[in-house]
Amino acid sequence: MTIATNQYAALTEETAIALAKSVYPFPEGAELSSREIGDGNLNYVFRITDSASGKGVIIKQALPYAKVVGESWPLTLKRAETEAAALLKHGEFAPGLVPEVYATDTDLAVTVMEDLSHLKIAREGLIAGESYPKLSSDIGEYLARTLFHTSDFALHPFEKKRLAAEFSNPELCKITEDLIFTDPFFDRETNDFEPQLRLAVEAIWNNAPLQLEAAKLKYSFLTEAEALLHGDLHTGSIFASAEETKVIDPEFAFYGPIGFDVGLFLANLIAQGITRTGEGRKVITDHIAKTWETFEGTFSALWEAEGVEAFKNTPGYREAILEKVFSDALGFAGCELIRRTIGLAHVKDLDGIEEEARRIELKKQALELGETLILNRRTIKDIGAVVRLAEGEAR
Ligand SMILES: Nc1ncnc2c1ncn2[C@@H]1O[C@H](COP(=O)(O)OP(=O)(O)O)[C@@H](O)[C@H]1O
Ligand SMILES: CSC[C@H]1O[C@H](OP(=O)(O)O)[C@H](O)[C@@H]1O
Repeated sequence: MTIATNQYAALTEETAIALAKSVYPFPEGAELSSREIGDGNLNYVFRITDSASGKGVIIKQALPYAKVVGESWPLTLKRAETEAAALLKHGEFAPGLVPEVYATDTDLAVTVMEDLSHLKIAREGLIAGESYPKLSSDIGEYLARTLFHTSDFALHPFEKKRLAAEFSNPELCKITEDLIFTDPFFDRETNDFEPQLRLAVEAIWNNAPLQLEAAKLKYSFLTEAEALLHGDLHTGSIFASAEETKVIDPEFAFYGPIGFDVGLFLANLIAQGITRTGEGRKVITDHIAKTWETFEGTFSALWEAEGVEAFKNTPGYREAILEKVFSDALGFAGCELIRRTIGLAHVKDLDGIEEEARRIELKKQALELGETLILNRRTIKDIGAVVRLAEGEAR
């Protein structure tokens, strides 16, 4: 459904109620309450609830700037349209793993969607020690289904290029190019780290082989239009419970290298694993292994059953593609670990550790792991070797 408006105005808790009523079949006379609950870096999120049933909808609205910085950082409103279109496109291939979209409006830059408040943001739940047994198999499925079905392995080349044009997302990509692939590798104002990390950070800025590999990874992100990515698949973009997993917030969606989505999710698991010991860490390393194994298995099955590429039965071709995705994913994971430790946008997993000496020590481990993944991504042969790194064998 499309809402008929023609002018942008920032919603308030009151106007969000009026909008919700106009697009969602609340019962006659329902008493609706409204609250802005957004805790992300960029947008407003309103939860509109029918107090009688406790049921409601979510209205996400883009602001003409990045919320975390303010009006001095203007940002396209088109990101709301991109997010809604990506939720719908990915929902075609991974039904049940993304929220339902009820309505959109390009002028207002809003998406009205399913309220997932019965679930918890996976990052918060994992920090609290909750276990999500389905998390990695669901995300492995989500990755394989969305990435395979939007790639040249599944689509006619005209349709693939039409989608790549539709999902051109230069402003949001520029944020990633700067914040993940550039700024953390140089002495830039956006970087943010404790003084105790300065030596380790300067070692990154002066590490010529690492800089070269980061440059190659950035180039891959800039140029390789392999599939429609989520574009920001961290554990804060995933709602979870013991039974369900839903991926939200694909406003960074664009045609990019398949390994980017895989790598970001793995990096955020690794960041959580670093904070744990013993059995707790093993739960996370099991998720790391299961994510890749499910991705690889599902992608391969889809290739066999639904692949359209003329070379699909050429011996070794599928394996070569998956090897590329794997090494790309490790490199991107390394960049994500480094930027989440010293860049502009951190993760609560590490920043939330109150004891200073421990926090600094774990952040140094995150930086070391990031460097190892970037530098050794082509010689790390399988996910078992990644698990051993995340288990701390080499630390
Ligand atoms: N569909 C939803 N159901 C319930 N809460 C949601 C939903 N979408 C977002 N939220 C809440 O809003 C927060 C910010 O949403 P997110 O899409 O990550 O915004 P941003 O783009 O600003 O990062 C989430 O962490 C979650 O608490
Ligand atoms: C100024 S944007 C920083 C950072 O925020 C985005 O994440 P989210 O919208 O989920 O909070 C994205 O990771 C950007 O790199």
